[in-house]
Parts: sequence; structure tokens; C-alpha cells
Amino acid sequence: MIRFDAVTKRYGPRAAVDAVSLEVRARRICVLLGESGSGKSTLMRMVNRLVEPDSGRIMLDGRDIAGVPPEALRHGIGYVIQSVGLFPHWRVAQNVATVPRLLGWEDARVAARVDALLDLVGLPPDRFRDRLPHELSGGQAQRVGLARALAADPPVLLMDEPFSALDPGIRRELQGALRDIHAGTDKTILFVTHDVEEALLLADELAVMQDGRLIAHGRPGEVLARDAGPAVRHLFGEQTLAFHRLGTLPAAGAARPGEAAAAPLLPEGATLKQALMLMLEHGTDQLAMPGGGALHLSDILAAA
Ligand SMILES: Nc1ncnc2c1ncn2[C@@H]1O[C@H](COP(=O)(O)OP(=O)(O)OP(=O)(O)O)[C@@H](O)[C@H]1O
Repeated sequence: MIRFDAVTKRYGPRAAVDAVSLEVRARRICVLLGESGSGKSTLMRMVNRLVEPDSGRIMLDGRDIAGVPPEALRHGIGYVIQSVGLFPHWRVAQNVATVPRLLGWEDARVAARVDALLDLVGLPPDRFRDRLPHELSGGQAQRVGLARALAADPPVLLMDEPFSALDPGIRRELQGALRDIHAGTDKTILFVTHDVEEALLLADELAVMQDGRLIAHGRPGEVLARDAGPAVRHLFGEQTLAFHRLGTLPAAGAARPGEAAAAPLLPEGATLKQALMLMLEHGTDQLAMPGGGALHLSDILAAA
């Protein structure tokens, strides 16, 4: 769906993005992860032509975006940024309706779409549609920003550290809301963050950047595999890499047949990290699996 072919962008002698080739498959959430200055935002901003590459090519649905006028391109790409960027004198409904209005939708269609989107992002339209941006909390403003990006139903969403400025609790709520929205709408999402926990929570695919280069790409479990290179180990923390890896492994895969008498029951679909947390919480070294079987602490250690 989004393909970068040897894309390079230089500022002076330094390459902000250095010969990056990456394919983001349709309907996936691909998280670009890397330390500050590694080139994540620059790579993302080339997709909607806010930045032009010096060399290489970016294909969107098989079409070279260099041949698509930026305005037309951006109508098919939602863009959400950390500072939200709502128009301060426009009410929430007007802000959300920006792109549908540019596309010439009729009033009734715009109004219905605005209400549906406010519902989708968890803001009851009756309470929120007539508010001004300064009457919103940071989390509510970010929800409006997400609604606005989704307004014309673009197949692609670019999200550049959208939740970084929010409190941890609100941030988790919005991460959950984004996963739900993604599950219900089939968008292809490119998401930039330097937060490892956020990346692992959201990513179908991880693309790890360092000094402008793509140094790892794959499913989180592949990127965090035991043979991960030094840069990935450093980013995820030498001490915590194995723990993060447990979060990518389904507990069901490590369980054994048999009973775990009187042991706590692990929820359906839990990871080994969740299993370990549950063992610590209950001070036990065994869990019962939903549908039968048992998971022992030694099974977790063997898989880590
Ligand atoms: N317009 C610009 N002019 C000059 N240098 C730039 C410009 N934009 C980015 N850079 C440089 O390119 C490099 C990559 O920047 P970029 O913003 O893409 O990194 P990032 O990984 O998104 O960082 P952060 O997480 O801090 O946002 C940095 O060294 C930055 O200083």
C-alpha cells in the first residue's frame, strides 16, 4: 500500500533519511520507532509531500506520489500531529468538517459525518460539536484531531507522535481507541513514536530507525527476536528486551496439557508477559489456561 524505494532526504551534508526502502502493507498499523532525530518524521512527511525526497520513490497503492498534486494527495491521507493543529476560532464540528467541505460535500452529509465521527472517537456530539478548541482538554482535542483526519474516510492515516503530550492514563485510552477504530475501519496507519511501550501496543509491524536508516522491520516478535542487533537491544533496553519479547508471544503457544489445580485462570488471548504479571500478582508459578491446560513459570523462562 505504501512503498518507499531507496528514499533519501538530505539537509546540508547530513542525510535525515538515508536510502530507506520499506513496504507497509494495506490495513496494517506500521509504527516507525527510533530515537529523537533518527528521521521518523521526515520519512513520514514525505508520504503527504510536506517534504520532498532528494532521491528514491514513494508509491501509494502502486502509484508514484511524485506525479500526484500535493492537495489531491492529502485529501486521501489523514494526518494527525502532536500539537493537533485545530483552527482556534472554529467550532469542533467545523474543524472536523474541514476536508469534506473542501471536497464540496452537501451540508446534511457533512453534519451526519461529523456526528458519526465524534461518536467514533468517543465524544458525544451533543456535548462537543459546538465547542471551541480552547474549551477542550488535551485528550479531547486529540480525539477531535483524529476525527478530522478520518473525516473524508481516507485509506491512509499518518500519525506523528499524536499522543506524546498527554497524561499516561489519557494516552492509554487513546491508544485503545485507535486500535478499536483501526479494527473497525481497515485503515493503513503509519504511526511515529519514540515510546517503546506505545510502539509495542499498537504495532502490527515495527520499523526501527537509527541515524536516518531503517535498521529493522517486521512483526514485533521478529524485531525483538533473540538475535536482535545491538541497536534494537539498546532501543528496547538490554535489561528489558526479553520482557518486551514476552509481550509479543501468545501464552497459549507455551502452555502444556494437564491441570493447574486451584491456579488463577489466564484470560483468553493473553501474552506471556501478561501471564508473568499474573503469576507475580498472585505469588504463584502456575496458571490455568482457558479451555484447559496449564502454564508453568519454567515454560515462560524457556520461551523468553
Ligand atoms: N527542515 C529541516 N532542516 C534541517 N534539518 C532538518 C529539518 N528537518 C529535520 N532535520 C534534521 O533531520 C534529522 C531527522 O529529523 P526528524 O524530525 O525526521 O527526526 P525524528 O526521528 O522524527 O525526531 P523526533 O522524534 O525528535 O521528532 C534531524 O537531525 C533533524 O535535525
